[in-house]
Amino acid sequence: MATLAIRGGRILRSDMTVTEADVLVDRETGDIVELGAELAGDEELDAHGDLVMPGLVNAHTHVAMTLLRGHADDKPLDAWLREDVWPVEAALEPADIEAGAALGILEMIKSGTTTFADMYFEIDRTAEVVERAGLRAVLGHGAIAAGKDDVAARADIEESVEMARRLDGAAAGRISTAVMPHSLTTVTPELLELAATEAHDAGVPVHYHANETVDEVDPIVEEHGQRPVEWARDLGLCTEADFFAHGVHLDDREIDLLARTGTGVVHCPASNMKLASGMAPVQQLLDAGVPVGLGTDGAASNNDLDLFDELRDAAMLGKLAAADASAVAAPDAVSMATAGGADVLGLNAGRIEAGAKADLAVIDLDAPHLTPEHDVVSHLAYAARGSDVRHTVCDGTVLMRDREVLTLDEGAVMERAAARAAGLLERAGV
Ligand SMILES: CSC[C@H]1O[C@@H](n2cnc3c(O)ncnc32)[C@H](O)[C@@H]1O
Ligand SMILES: [Zn+2]
Repeated sequence: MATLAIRGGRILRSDMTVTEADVLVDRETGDIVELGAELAGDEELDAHGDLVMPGLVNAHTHVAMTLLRGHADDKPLDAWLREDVWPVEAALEPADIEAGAALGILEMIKSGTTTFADMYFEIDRTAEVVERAGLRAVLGHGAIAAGKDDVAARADIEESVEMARRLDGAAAGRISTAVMPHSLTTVTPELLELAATEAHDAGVPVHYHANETVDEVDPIVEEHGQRPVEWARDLGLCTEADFFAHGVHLDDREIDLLARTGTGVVHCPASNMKLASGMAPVQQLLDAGVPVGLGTDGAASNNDLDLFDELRDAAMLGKLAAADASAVAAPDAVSMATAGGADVLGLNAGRIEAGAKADLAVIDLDAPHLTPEHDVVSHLAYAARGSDVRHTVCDGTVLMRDREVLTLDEGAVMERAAARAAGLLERAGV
């Protein structure tokens, strides 16, 4: 067994207690083997003075949208998509996806994210970058019927199914997949049903956007006489494996249904604030026992992929939404960003314990904004930043050591992404 030992630090356990311990990892299986004192490994990472925490889980993004960062700000969802985003996405080329994904993945490694779930186009190109960069990912081709005839819309869903079947288990198991119809309003009911049947037949989840804005909820209620989550359940989209992004506008019955089915919700607080979509009832979801993870959404509605921002936003916005300062307390926010996200994605990660995946972020606590240290969990939720991450480990492999990313050439990735972004906007004529 080839091993990696992370030595001299304190570890954050899933009950949010912090203890001194080294972490021994099997680099071949990518699993945590043992926690304890004075553990030696073939390779070692120094963590003296640091906190070793589970790698963060970005459970909903569109990673190649980094190319659109700052292109379209200050609009609500529908106008933003139709006027600014979709016209540019129509000009995307596979090389753009590769460049944008590399940029986003670089940003995530640097800020301690070890897993992301991605819905986008040309997913093969994203998968290639994931393979190279060493992260864990749940990937899916985003299928959308809006603007397409029936034949093209069906072909898009079929492409999503084909990709999910083909890529599941790629990158030595670091890639898993989902069938990803875009949303409950941009894909027809027949095709949503097909997506669910085919996904479950293939043994993968369905992932989609739901209950994001009032403008998206109202037409479903008017047309079908049901709330969107009830409608989704009847179409087969609410099994325990399935998960959707946003869940901003949910009523009590929908929350109860999600708790009973075990369907996951990915809370995207920054995107929901920026597009003025609303405040998700996160404390209510947690109280009901709904699995909740955190997501950045794409970089055009955030505008970064630093999950520490989401942690803080989730804790802050959760209090406003509940009109209760005790809502979405620091430990709950940290749990959502780690074990919660991993559970939503069906992964044995997000926890530092023997047998779990060795996906870890080592946080350098020696910084003015993290001093004094009354409560390290409070710091993670309210004060830490992505730039406090010193080492990132995924699947037992060190991806960043002492803030140097080992699997990607940082300068080259940034240069290429900037060039592709400029070319993309030029081709799109904006
Ligand atoms: C079909 S691939 C994914 C598709 O989703 C778009 N998108 C980005 N952010 C959001 C959001 O918050 N709600 C709905 N759709 C979103 C993205 O631009 C792609 O077109
Ligand atoms: Zn999204």
